[in-house]
Amino acid sequence: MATYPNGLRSRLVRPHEKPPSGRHLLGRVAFLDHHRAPAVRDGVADMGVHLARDESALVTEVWETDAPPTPGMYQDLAYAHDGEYLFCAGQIPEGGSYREPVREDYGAAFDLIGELGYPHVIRIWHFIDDINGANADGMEIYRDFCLGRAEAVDRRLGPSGDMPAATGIGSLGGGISWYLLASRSGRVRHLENPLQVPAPSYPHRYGPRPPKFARATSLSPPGLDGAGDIFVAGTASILGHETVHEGDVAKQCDVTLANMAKVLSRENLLAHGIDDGRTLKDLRYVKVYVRREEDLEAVRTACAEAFSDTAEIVYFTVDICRSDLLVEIEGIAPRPPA
Ligand SMILES: C=C(O[C@@H]1C=C(C(=O)O)C=C[C@H]1O)C(=O)O
Repeated sequence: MATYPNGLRSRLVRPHEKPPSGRHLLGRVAFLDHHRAPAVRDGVADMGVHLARDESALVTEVWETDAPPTPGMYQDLAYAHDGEYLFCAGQIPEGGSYREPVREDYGAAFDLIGELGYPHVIRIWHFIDDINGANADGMEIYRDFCLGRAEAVDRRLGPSGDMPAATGIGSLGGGISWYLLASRSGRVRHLENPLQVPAPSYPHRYGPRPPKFARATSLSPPGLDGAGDIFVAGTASILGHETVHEGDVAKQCDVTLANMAKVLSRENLLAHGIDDGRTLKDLRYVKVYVRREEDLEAVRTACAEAFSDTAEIVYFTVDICRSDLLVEIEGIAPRPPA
């Protein structure tokens, strides 16, 4: 059996930096000024997402692992797997309605997960063009997306099926780009935030079907049952199920950071049966999404204060799933070194 001394690790690589070496590349997502279809490129499962307005936001996220991965295509999905971890990326072209294509893509991903044997989904990201715009039937595109996702999850996992930490955020073009990570035998636990209603229980006023995701997911690699890597979902200024501090980016930032701190807190981890506690200073690979360009500086200042000097932080100017949200943040709190 393969050993996983370092496990699954991500890195954010800037254009001028050398790509990492020494470990195996499971997957690569480039945040670009155009989109690039999922494909196996130079032996690596790869996708480009149109998220960068200018050079400063050009960054490539790479997922590294311990064992040599096998890449491939499954229908239009690019994937790679190494015996313990699976990376899979898909892109749904721009269209008048996303409900059905989302259901189909999710269905294909569930099939792939089943066929290859990686049943524990760890994390999913979705980048949705014109997320607050209307589809051909006048429904908000984010709600249209949520409908397709909920139907796919119902079909495969049943109505109470557990979904992992996710991000559902705007993009600058290219329909919907999405990617996921899954594990074969690691221990995956999904966490909620006592300050927020679980997203799958949001009331109907936010759309016909609620978003299906957890506030965070903890992954303990095989053989290490204790504290895992904690993947914090895209988090915003929502208390209960309501957006708070409409129009005030500084206050929205404070609530967002407080929500993230709460999810990671010892009290919350213990409530989920995990004997551990983390803080915002433990977060790495932080992605910050800011709706309005003019708010970037204020958000940067708040994040520089909240996060560690050694955290890698990238900023994108994109729309957010509710039109009254101005900022959203996600990150990963890796398990402490053994
Ligand atoms: C900000 C929120 O939701 C956003 C949408 C998500 C989705 O639909 O997958 C996941 C996390 C966030 O990116 C929220 O509801 O708190």
